[in-house]
Amino acid sequence: MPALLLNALPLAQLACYGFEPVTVNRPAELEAALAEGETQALVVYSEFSEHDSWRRAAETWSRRVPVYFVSARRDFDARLATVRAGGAGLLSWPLAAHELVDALNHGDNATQRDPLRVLIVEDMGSLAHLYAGVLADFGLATRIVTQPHEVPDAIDAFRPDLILMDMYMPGCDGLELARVIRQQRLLDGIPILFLSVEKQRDIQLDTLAWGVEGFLTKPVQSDELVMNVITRARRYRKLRSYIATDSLTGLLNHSHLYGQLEVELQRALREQRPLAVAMIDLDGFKAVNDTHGHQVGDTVLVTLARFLKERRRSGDLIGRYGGEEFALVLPDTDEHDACERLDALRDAFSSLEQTSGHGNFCQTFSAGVSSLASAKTATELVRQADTMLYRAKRDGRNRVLGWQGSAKL
Ligand SMILES: Nc1nc2c(ncn2[C@@H]2O[C@H](COP(=O)(O)OP(=O)(O)OP(=O)(O)O)[C@@H](O)[C@H]2O)c(=O)[nH]1
Repeated sequence: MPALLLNALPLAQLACYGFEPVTVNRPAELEAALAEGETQALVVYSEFSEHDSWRRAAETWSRRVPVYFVSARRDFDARLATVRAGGAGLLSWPLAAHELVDALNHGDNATQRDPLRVLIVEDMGSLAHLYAGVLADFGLATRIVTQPHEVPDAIDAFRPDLILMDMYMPGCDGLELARVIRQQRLLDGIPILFLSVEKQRDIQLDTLAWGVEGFLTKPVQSDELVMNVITRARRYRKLRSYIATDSLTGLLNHSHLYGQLEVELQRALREQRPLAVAMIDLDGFKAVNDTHGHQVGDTVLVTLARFLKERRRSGDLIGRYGGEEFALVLPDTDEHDACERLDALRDAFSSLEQTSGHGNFCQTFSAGVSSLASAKTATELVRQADTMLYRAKRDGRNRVLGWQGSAKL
């Protein structure tokens, strides 16, 4: 993970979130430090005084790298100074590491690692490819759909940040299709931009009233297309991540994990592929909080989240299901393989040393696993995995039990 450059902030905890913090003590050292490698962000403590050399240095560097200011000041002038210096954000002092991690995970850095995705719905293939080419030049990922009825599956598979849609298509017009998309609760907020030759004001207003984000009148200029798409897609991704993820761990929160499980389940049933669900719960976690303090407890939660993320296979979903309970959705995996994977994770995690001022310690977890072989609904999958988790706890903790084949492990 690329480095963060900090001016003497006590941020050793950042390392456990997967960042490589580098401390720079004087603005004059910045140039050399930035030249050393790919820097993800600059984190600068400032009081925003006239003579603050860090503030002036940040103004220079904000064109090259996102700059996050940290300050005890929260007044309007400090916020304005942040904007004028080109800052990506203003964080409060004392700085909580997870707040910074949140900002970094939701900021423009995130879109560099994971390009914005645009679903193009246009019955004229040549036009669709033209739009896709323009957007690809600006680093966006696109998928083209020419038939309206293919849109729901394409959304499930591609998870777009914006839908660019022709207003008039044979068989189903854009407004009808937009309303079909909006029927799904999780897609209620996705920006839909219409492409149309329609110039009639009353038709455009009617369309906007149905929650369509906006209109681009054909023929669309490239810069107009790119600007409209990028700003909206970026904003939606940011808002969605605030809503869909848990702020401490950055994992999917309960309701979004459950929503995604429903999507994966339907896909697995349709394609007759296996799917497994695992529920994980830290063992004796109350004692960790009681002995080492809540902050160490939080760090253990973040460490487990990071540990799971690092070992995630493509398509896996990871969520924080409750306080110290996590859930994994493993597509294309049957119960036996899921148990083996979970057991390997359990074993590796249990040997990690957790640091604490009251003496380092090792932390274990227990897990329960279920699969489509024994359950056909999301509720049933979760219930069976939870039952096995409960049994794993009862049998002594630090173990993985599957609904069908727990005896094998
Ligand atoms: N630090 C921290 N603790 C949390 C958080 N959410 C829940 N907890 C704690 O997790 C602990 C869970 O305790 P219990 O349900 O008794 O379970 P346990 O001690 O892990 O015991 P077993 O699950 O039976 O192994 C409680 O003390 C909660 O306060 C959190 O976000 N941070």
